[in-house]
Amino acid sequence: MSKNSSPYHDAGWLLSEHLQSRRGLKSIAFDSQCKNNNNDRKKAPPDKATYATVCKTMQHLAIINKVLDANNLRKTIGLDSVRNKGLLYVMIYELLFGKYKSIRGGGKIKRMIVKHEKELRRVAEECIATNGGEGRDKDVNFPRYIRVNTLRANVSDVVDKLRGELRSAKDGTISRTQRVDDTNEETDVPLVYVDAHVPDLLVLPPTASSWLHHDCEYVKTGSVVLQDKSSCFSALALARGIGEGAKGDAATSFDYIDACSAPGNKTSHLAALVQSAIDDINRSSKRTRGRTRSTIFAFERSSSRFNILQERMKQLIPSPSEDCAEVAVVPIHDDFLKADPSDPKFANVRAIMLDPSCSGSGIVNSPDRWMEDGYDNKDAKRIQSLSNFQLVALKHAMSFPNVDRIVYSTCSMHDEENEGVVSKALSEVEKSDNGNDWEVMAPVCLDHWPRRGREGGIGGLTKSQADCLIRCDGLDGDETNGFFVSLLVRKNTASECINSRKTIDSAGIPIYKGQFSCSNRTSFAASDSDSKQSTRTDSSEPIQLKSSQGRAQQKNEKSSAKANDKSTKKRDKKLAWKRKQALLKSSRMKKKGERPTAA
Ligand SMILES: C[S@@+](CC[C@H](N)C(=O)[O-])C[C@H]1O[C@@H](n2cnc3c(N)ncnc32)[C@H](O)[C@@H]1O
Repeated sequence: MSKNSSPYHDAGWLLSEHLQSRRGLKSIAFDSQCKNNNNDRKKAPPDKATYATVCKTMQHLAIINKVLDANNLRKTIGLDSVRNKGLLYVMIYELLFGKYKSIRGGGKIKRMIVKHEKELRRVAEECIATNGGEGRDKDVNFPRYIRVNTLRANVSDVVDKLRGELRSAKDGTISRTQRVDDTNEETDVPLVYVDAHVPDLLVLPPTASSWLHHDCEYVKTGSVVLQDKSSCFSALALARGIGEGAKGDAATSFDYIDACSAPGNKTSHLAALVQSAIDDINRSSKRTRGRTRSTIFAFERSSSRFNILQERMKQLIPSPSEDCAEVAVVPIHDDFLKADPSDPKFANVRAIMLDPSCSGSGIVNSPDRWMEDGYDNKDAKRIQSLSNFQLVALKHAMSFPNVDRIVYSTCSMHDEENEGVVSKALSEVEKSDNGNDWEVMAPVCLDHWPRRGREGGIGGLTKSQADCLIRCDGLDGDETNGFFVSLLVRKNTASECINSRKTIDSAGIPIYKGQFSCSNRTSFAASDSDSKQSTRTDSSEPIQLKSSQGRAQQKNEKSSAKANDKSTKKRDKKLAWKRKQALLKSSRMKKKGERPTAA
């Protein structure tokens, strides 16, 4: 803890660092911790409360700036002279939007602010009112997703035990009943559901979060992984269907590369999916385990994160000698861009998962999510440099001669890091003369996911290309973090590339259909037939979206839910306002000759 008198000193420092460097808070905090371990850092790593305060302040930064700019308040209060902008913003957040609506401690900055407290509060109320409630409470409370690590446990066992433990959780934050609808009636509901889109993913109430983090044995032993739903889409889109068209050992003995792996959530998910595909084939051909072997080469450039990756893999993946495991993860501490595509080690690699560093602007309740509103030149530069790297990495993945399937994903909301990267990669490799011809394909396993990519935009993707891409938006009812997933396949092999949808085997556990949502506006809806049986529907037809009917039905269901839903209307109003602002901003930027940002 800092010796400085202000209780907000650390939060102010963290926010100032973030504002100056535009690096993510986690990476600033993480770096400072590493330096501390080497004894060459003067500051203790920020604690959770500090981190939370900074996140909250960042979420309110746009409205705080509006308040300060109204009536020239910034000048009247003399804020331009304050050098520690981070501390300043944190204090104003605490005063106007914090839990106690007051600033603790003392100091010159506090005195400057509270002298004009009345005026600040009045202007803040005005700004909130004219912004359709924007700024009042931006916290988004999702259900909690946990993925059963099927390499270590099975879903039914985990569900049985979880239900028991959740019910007896002592801290009172989880009760057998949950308030699950807008009328706030207590309704007796099971506390654990299976997800409608991702096999082996369980859905728990948001209140289970703290228990899962601190007390859940399954998390500690690696039987379950705390992983957001959207982040499960990458491995699912890559692995689902691979090898199903081939015969014999060739069907399951492909290798994979995870190009950017740490901390390893997606790597371990991919390993579990590959093992389950091998098990299916073993079962259907009545073979025993242990005959086939797939290797996942997991690259990680950062030393500190590589250590985490190694530890996680030990915890989550059984070693080859254990239980005749047929999937091995080989962590490689290196830059993926330096991996030689002609290295014989990678000759059997058929698929690459590329989930590179990104702005993280899709992570709801992370400050970066709110940066979309206040996107300035510094952000533009950072996003440009990230997207340059992402493009190079994607093209590098495309240059592996035997790879015919790549999933590129980010947790960013910016077109520059998503559709922009995909369209540039497609057109640049097409122009090259090395026969690398690729196209996007809609992952059939996600055909009942309604939100799709953005057409037009930077790379000018067509509607049918954009429809192949998956987007998630937690601020628009998806109950996940913002996420982007694309599946690219090599053209001449696209027809061989099986892309199947396996229905969710719910094993009698109810399917999640928005029961924990505070509004009815969720993207959970899968057709009822999805939940009834675990028959498999395979398809070798890429591109065409097959569920337009299902989606239309989903839309109808959503609109009828909307009609009864006050909070949805409020959110729609907010979103309409946001879109209008984005359009205005984009046209302003166009006039100035700058490149517009993601709308
Ligand atoms: C978004 S994170 C990956 C998260 C991971 N896929 C998961 O689900 O747990 C990106 C990771 O890629 C690593 N990275 C960035 N550039 C890299 C490169 N050129 N080669 C290998 N790893 C890289 C970063 O250090 C970071 O750990």
